[in-house]
Amino acid sequence: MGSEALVHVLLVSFPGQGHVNPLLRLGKRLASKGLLVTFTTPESIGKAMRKASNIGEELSPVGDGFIRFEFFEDGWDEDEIRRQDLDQYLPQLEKVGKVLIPEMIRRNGEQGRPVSCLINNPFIPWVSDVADSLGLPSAMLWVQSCACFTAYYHYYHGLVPFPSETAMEIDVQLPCMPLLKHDETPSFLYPTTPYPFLRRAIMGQYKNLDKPFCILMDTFQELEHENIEYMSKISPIKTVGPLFKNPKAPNAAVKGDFMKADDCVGWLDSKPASSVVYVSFGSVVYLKQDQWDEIAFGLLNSGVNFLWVMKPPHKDSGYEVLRLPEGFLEKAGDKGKVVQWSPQEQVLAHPSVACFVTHCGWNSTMEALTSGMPVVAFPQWGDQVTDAKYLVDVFKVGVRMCRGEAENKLITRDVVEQCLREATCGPKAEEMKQNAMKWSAAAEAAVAEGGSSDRNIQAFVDEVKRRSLEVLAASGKSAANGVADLTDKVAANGVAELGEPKVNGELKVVS
Ligand SMILES: O=c1ccn([C@@H]2O[C@H](COP(=O)(O)OP(=O)(O)O)[C@@H](O)[C@H]2O)c(=O)[nH]1
Ligand SMILES: O=C(O)c1ccc(O[C@@H]2O[C@H](CO)[C@@H](O)[C@H](O)[C@H]2O)cc1
Repeated sequence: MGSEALVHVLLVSFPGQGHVNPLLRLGKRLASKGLLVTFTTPESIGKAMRKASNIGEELSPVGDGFIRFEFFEDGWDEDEIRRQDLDQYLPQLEKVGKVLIPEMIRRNGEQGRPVSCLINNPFIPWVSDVADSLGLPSAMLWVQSCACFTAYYHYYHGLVPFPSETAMEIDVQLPCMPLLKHDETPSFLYPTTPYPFLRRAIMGQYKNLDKPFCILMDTFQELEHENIEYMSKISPIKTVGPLFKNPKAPNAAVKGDFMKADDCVGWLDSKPASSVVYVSFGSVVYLKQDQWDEIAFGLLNSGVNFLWVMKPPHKDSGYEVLRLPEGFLEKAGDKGKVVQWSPQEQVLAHPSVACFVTHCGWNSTMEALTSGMPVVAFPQWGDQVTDAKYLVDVFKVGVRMCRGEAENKLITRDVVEQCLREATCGPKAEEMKQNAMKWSAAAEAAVAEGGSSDRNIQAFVDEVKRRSLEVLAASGKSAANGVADLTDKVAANGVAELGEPKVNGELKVVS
């Protein structure tokens, strides 16, 4: 086991599942390279995470480093419905976060864990301001594709025309990208988007884009090559994906699920190879009842086995609680399983699964590509419509079932059935599977030792370590002072055994 400096980074996450997952995965990757990582997000989500997985108070060893959790109160009562309204919740998070995150950093310093760098994900750009005010470096993890990053960047700076009130249906040409039809550009940018608060949340990140010294991205060089090359000249981008593949230190026990996953792996085990269609629309998309019914009948009529995620909406979200058609489960019998939340990583890696009907959130997109899983694209809004375009026309691993919520079109059971057939049998299905397997191999290579993402992570870790010495020097402490306390505490509670600190402040980790 080598010796590493236990440099401490604080990861601050927006409390959404699609944001927590990639940031936590980044945390595990950084820890595996020998950093001490603290992950924080509001306590309302901390509570859900603790209930769903084994997250405790202690340090968890990950590769050569450690990860730990600390949550902060967002200042609202447990059942405050304003959390469902980002226009109200984001300013509240900023108000309390600007006080509580510096306090957390101070406390950690007093406890022998001086923080050397802050990393946030989108929607909470004020984290860079906190870092600035404390003289700490900050980085941002972009949790969508480089293509979407490019689109938002060009929109923010007014560099190319986007659909507007006077020209709603124009195509958009962005550098190093295929021509996007109006409804293939991230839909928060449409003048008619019902989610202007999400546009504001994303644009807020662009307003602060010059503050982080590095923009980490959950994508990989080989996947969006030209685009990444182009944007790297404009922004300090480092691709580090796919983050959910961590070859060196998976530590599956450290998970960020907000809901305990239902057991469905035994059921998948009982099914023949490549016979199951997995259907999930992520954590925030909710379809309407009539669309749900059409999908249900399409699944039944196609005769495929299926695993379908039907997550209950938050009680204050305003979404209707969906029902399955009368007699649906009886008709499906053992061919179908409906769950509230799935262990998606395991499902996508399962040999019984043939394809993934997905809303094309970026995490689901990366997880599918990396698992060699063909998709049926059912995007609704935001980056999903752009991801669907890429999955189908660029990566060539998908058939399109829908163009997005803005089209306001009911996708009938016949279309559902036809798409499922196309994606599961015949030459198109074979071709998509082959392409998906190629992306999977490229993804594996990117995160393997010496691969493009691995090199970028290593370079980032080296830079954080270098900057940490500057930070400590500026605060008049030596690195050894900073970590000595931690050594005692960890050894005392027996979570991990650490050796004596060396004079240069490095710790030998014995695991
Ligand atoms: O039943 C489910 C559905 C989703 N996910 C995970 O939730 C995340 C969803 O992120 P994504 O970007 O795909 O969509 P969002 O939920 O943000 O719209 C992904 O990591 C999925 O693996 C899961 O574990 N189980
Ligand atoms: O909790 C919310 O209000 C919330 C969570 C997640 C949202 O966007 C999702 O984020 C993913 C990563 O940016 C993205 O790929 C996915 O398509 C989105 O659904 C929005 C709001």
